[in-house]
Amino acid sequence: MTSSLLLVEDTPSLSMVYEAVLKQAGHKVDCVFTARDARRAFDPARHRIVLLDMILPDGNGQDVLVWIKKRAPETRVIVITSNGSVKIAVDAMRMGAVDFLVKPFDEGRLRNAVANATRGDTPEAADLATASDSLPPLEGFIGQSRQMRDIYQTVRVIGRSTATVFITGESGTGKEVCAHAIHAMSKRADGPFIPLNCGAIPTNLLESEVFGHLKGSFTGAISDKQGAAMAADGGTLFLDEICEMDLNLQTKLLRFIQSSTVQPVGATRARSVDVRILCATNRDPQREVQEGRFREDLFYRLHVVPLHLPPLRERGDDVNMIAQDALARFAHEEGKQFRGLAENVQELFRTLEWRGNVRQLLNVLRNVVVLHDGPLVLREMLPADLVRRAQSGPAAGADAIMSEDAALNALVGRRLADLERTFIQATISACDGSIPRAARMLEISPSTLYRKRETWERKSRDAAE
Ligand SMILES: Nc1ncnc2c1ncn2[C@@H]1O[C@H](COP(=O)(O)OP(=O)(O)OP(=O)(O)O)[C@@H](O)[C@H]1O
Repeated sequence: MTSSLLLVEDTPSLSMVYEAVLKQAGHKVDCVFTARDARRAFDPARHRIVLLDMILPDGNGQDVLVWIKKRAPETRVIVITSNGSVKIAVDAMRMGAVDFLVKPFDEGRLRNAVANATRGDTPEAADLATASDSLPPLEGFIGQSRQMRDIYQTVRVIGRSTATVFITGESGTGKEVCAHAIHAMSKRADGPFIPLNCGAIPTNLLESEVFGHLKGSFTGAISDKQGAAMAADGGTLFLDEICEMDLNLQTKLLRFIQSSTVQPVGATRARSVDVRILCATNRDPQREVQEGRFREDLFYRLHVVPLHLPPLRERGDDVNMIAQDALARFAHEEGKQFRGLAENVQELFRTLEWRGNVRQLLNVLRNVVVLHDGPLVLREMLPADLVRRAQSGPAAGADAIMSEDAALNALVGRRLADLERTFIQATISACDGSIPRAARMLEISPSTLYRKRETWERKSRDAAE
C-alpha cells in the first residue's frame, strides 16, 4: 500500500494551503476536517505520519492523539497549535507527538517538520528518548533524576517557541539557570540575555531599571539610562522574583507586554522592542493573585507555559552529583586537596531538607572547603546546625559541634573577604536560603546581599571558565 499523510485541519483554507505545500514536496495527502473523520479515516498501514490540529470542531486533538498512539504507537504525529498555546504542544509531546507547529508557520517549517518525521530524526524523537538516560543535562544543570530529565525535555521543547515562560520553584532550585537554558535553546540565543532581580532593586528605582530613563527626569538622573527591556531587544528579558514588583509597575509591565513598546521614565514617546519574557518567583503566584498582590491579567499574560523546578530534596542522588562537581571546583579555586564525600556525608545529603536547595548545598561545600582540607569531606566538617537538623542518624553529637574558641582559631589567618563571604553564606543557609530574612538578621539591606551574592557567583563562574 502506498503511504500517505493524514492531515486533520478544520479550517478549509488552511487545509488547502498545507495540502498544496505537502503535495509539492512529493507527499500524498488525505484530508479530513473533524475528530470523528480522523478516527474513521486513520489507517495505521497507510498513515505513518499524521498532521493534527489540536482544536477541532467536534473534540480536541489531544484525544485523537491518544487514540492514534494507542492503536499505532509507531505513527508519527505532528501537532498544530495556535499561537500562545505552547503548553498544549508541550503536553502533546509528552503524550507522544514527535513535533509541533505553532500557527502561523511558514511553508519551510511545515516541509521540514514532515521531512524530519519521515526520516525519523526529529529533535523531539531524540528527546523522547530522554526517557533513556542518555540525553545530557542542559547547560548549567547537573542531575539525572526523573524530575530533572522531565525539565530538560520541556526546556528543549519550549526553548524553540517564543512563548512566555513562568518558572516557579523554591529559592535556589535553579530558576535562573533554567531561564538561561531556555534562552540558549531559542532562536534568540545570539541575542542578549538580560536577567533582572526585581527583589534586589529598591521599589523606587525598579521602573527605571526595567524601562530606563532620560537625563533630568528625576533627581539623580544625571544621564540617560537604557533599561533592561531595551537592552534585551532581540533577546530575552528574565524578570526574577517578579512577585516583588509593586502593582503600579505591574500595570506598566502589562502595557509593555501588550504593546511591545518601551517608554523610558521622562520620555514622551514609546519605542518598539522585540523581547521574549521569562519570569520566575519562589512564591505561589496564584496565591499572590488571590491575595491581590499580583495583577490577574498580568499573571495570565505571563503564565503561558508554567515550569516548576522541584526542590533538591525530591531529586534523589542529584544532590551528591552536584556536591561532587562543586567540591572539585571549589577545591581547585581554593588550592585544597578534596577528592570526594565520605559515605555517611552522602547519606546525610540525601536525607536533608535543603530548604535553600542547590544554593544552600553550594554554600555548605564552599564553607567546608574554605575551613578544612581533604581528601574527604567528613561529617564533622559540616556546619553544626546542618547536622543537627538531619533526621537520620545520631544527629549532632556534642563532639561534632566545634567550641566557639576552636571555631575562632580555625578562622585566624584567613582573608577578611573570604570570611565575610563564608559568614554571610552561612547566615543565608541558616535562614533556609531566604535573602530577606538573612538581611534582617545581619541588619543590612537585601539589595546589598543580592549584590554580594551576584558578585561571588560571577567570580566563581569566571574562575571556572
Ligand atoms: N541542577 C543544578 N546543577 C548545578 N548547579 C545548579 C543547579 N541548579 C542550580 N545550580 C546553581 O545553584 C545556584 C542557584 O541557582 P539559581 O540562581 O538559578 O536559583 P534560583 O532558583 O533562581 O534562586 P532564587 O530563587 O534565589 O533567585 C547557582 O549558583 C546555580 O548555578
